[in-house]
Amino acid sequence: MSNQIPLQVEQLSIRYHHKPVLTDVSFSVPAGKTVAIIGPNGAGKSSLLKGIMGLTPVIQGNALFYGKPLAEKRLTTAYVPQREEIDWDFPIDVMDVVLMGRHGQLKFWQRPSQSDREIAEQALKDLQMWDFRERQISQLSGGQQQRVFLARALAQQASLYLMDEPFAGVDVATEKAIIELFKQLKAKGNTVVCVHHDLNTVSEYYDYVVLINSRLIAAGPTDEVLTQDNLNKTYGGRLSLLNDLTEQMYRSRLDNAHDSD
Ligand SMILES: Nc1ncnc2c1ncn2[C@@H]1O[C@H](COP(=O)(O)OP(=O)(O)OP(=O)(O)O)[C@@H](O)[C@H]1O
Repeated sequence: MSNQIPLQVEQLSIRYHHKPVLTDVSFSVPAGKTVAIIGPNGAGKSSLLKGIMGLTPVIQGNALFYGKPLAEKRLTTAYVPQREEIDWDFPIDVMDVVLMGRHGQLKFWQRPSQSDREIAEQALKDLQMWDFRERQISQLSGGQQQRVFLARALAQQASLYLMDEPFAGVDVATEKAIIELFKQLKAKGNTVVCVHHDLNTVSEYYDYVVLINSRLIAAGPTDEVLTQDNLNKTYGGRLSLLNDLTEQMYRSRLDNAHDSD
């Protein structure tokens, strides 16, 4: 029987120039869920995703994708980097960016087929970016750029999606589009793992959380793991801000509960 765990991280450690950034991090995430990786600035969240994707060297440990190394699961694993890491001046239009999501499925001599184009078209429509398909990516707003890269990941038709801060700096419409995308992916049994910054929205958007601060603090279902004690351990000295945030968070959770009564 094939392994049903989409992502299993085992004793992963990363160092930059001899400085430890992540030490001995192990956790696994369940299938068909949204998962937030949270922690303070510099905690190693982006490095964790990059280490998992083989984009930065790891000094120890590894990641398994449905029980297999990345090399065997690259086609079904989509990665959306932080927006700042992309060269937005690169001369390419929106449709061609999204078609890049299909390239993993093609042999090097093949051009995208009609079916690849239809998949890209649907991904652009799902993210309300179809009307922009001929626009150069340099001529898009930040939220539109984010949607294009999400459409590219969607066109890949992966089963595991790793996204580095997809909500960073986006407008309300894009935030809603991303939430819809999460629902759509989950409905198909796919798993979404995101670095996330806004503590206020964690419990609303994610089923599962991984708390990181150079080491793993906790991982598990949001209701069980997102406790004041774990947040204190994760964010250390930034408690006054944190208390405000957690208070807001619990208030919003209560409001949501009342709304659904
Ligand atoms: N390529 C690199 N070379 C050297 N140091 C790096 C590199 N990338 C990240 N770092 C350092 O590693 C640490 C962790 O960075 P990382 O970006 O993984 O943290 P993060 O939790 O994603 O932070 P943020 O919330 O600010 O995005 C930081 O101290 C950062 O300065």
